[in-house]
Amino acid sequence: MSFDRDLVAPDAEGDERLIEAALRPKRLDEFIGQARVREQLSLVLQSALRRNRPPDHVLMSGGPGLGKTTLSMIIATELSVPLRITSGPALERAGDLAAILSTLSEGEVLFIDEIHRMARPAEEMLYLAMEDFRVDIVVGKGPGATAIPLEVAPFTLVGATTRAGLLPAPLRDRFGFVAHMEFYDVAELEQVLHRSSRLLGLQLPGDAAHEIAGRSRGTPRIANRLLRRVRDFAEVRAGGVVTRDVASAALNLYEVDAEGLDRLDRAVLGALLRKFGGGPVGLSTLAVAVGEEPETVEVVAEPFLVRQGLLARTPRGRVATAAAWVHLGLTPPPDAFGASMLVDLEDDLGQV
Ligand SMILES: Nc1ncnc2c1ncn2[C@@H]1O[C@H](COP(=O)(O)OP(=O)(O)OP(=O)(O)O)[C@@H](O)[C@H]1O
Ligand SMILES: [Mg+2]
Repeated sequence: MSFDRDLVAPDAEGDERLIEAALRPKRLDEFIGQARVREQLSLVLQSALRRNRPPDHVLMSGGPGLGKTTLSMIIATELSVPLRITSGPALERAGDLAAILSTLSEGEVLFIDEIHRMARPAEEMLYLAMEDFRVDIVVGKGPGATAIPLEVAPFTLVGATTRAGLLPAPLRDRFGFVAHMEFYDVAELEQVLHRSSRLLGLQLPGDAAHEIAGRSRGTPRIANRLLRRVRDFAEVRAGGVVTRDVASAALNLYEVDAEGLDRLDRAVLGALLRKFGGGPVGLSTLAVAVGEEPETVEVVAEPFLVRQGLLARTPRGRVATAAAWVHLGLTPPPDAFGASMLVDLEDDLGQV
């Protein structure tokens, strides 16, 4: 048994990247939600514009599909400067980075996606460039090697990472502003959906937007993806008209439930409740029960279930919460894992 995760996976692949580019807000005032980050960033940008200097380096931190790349591109647009795009995995050797840095124009924004995946030598070169706008190019090997200093035009580094914890402290400390991207609430996702529908030339009634937003896992990328599946369904089966019922029927067909859980998520919860009485049960046993690799269960299904308060990872194994029983329409046993216990557990987990 294996599950198709494409619909609610937070990452984008292949053609989706192209579609995303078309749906990306271009200006800060088009960017929906993230009110705090938007205000903070807007101050950083406005003051830089007033001083006529490149702003401090910016780090975007947050889960996949929350708008890090989008916001990074907006920074360059708002500053009316060119944007250079690269990514951590592409910067394997220091020379890869030196080649980019040495050709930056003054004020340019350098965007490094997945910056936590940069190789060590490039990282060290970046420290110096960020701080002193200079790099040392090492020529030759062994005792005869010399470092030739090279000036770099003042630029703004914008880094994006889903794993800020993996960044070495010296790199993290050199960013003047860290934007922490949060999950979006349903009302914000409704706005994202209305905006995307306009761009796709689709009529989306408010209650249909609400229906889709509630199943989107707090993530604009997933909202946009579900919207496209609803559009397909409406075109083929409902004369192109999207209503709340059409949206709901479409998403039921794709097995995305009212809280955004998909088949694997429900299989994991179902096994935990029906086969193991709600746990605790070990990860590998749980994985065997749903016919998946432990890693798939742990990395793909569990984070969202934990976030929704449906499952807890405890030192003794996985445990379903009272909410999980309710979600699957079952009656929780009197001693089901309740919300008050969860708080204690999170403390415990810190020490495991
Ligand atoms: N605040 C927003 N308003 C409107 N649309 C948004 C917003 N944030 C993200 N989106 C849409 O969601 C999609 C994914 O956003 P983006 O590519 O910026 O995410 P990301 O954080 O860079 O993800 P990853 O970590 O996978 O690189 C884009 O198509 C974008 O249009
Ligand atoms: Mg991105």
